[in-house]
Amino acid sequence: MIIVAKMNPMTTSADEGQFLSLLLKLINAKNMMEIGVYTGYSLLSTALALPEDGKILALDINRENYEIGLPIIEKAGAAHKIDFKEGPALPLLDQMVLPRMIFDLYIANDKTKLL
Ligand SMILES: C[S@@+](CC[C@H](N)C(=O)[O-])C[C@H]1O[C@@H](n2cnc3c(N)ncnc32)[C@H](O)[C@@H]1O
Repeated sequence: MIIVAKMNPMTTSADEGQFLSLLLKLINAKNMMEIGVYTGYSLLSTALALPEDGKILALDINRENYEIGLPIIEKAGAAHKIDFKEGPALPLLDQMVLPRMIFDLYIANDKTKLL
């Protein structure tokens, strides 16, 4: 029997998640920002790759989708690394103070639409 898993086109694929995780470990990343969280697949992949005191600033215009994946993130013990902010990325970033703006890695899914 052949099982075909249909991928949600909105989410990061499993191999991309693994690649992000590897990249973060290679650069010893500690602080990152993700714009466009959706249900949090790439957020979870990256949160698990950061050290215990790592931090992710996660921005999305839709908190409801983030909350769908949040129980999984909590179960994985990674929720304490995530600072989720709801709203359009650029106005949110405009309100933030400079020291918070230094990141080891920044992920945006579609720069032209998100920013
Ligand atoms: C392709 S999905 C992200 C997929 C996610 N990284 C994953 O791995 O599942 C794009 C996300 O960007 C969010 N988005 C769209 N415009 C935005 C904006 N201006 N600021 C922040 N988030 C935005 C959408 O709500 C959506 O959740």
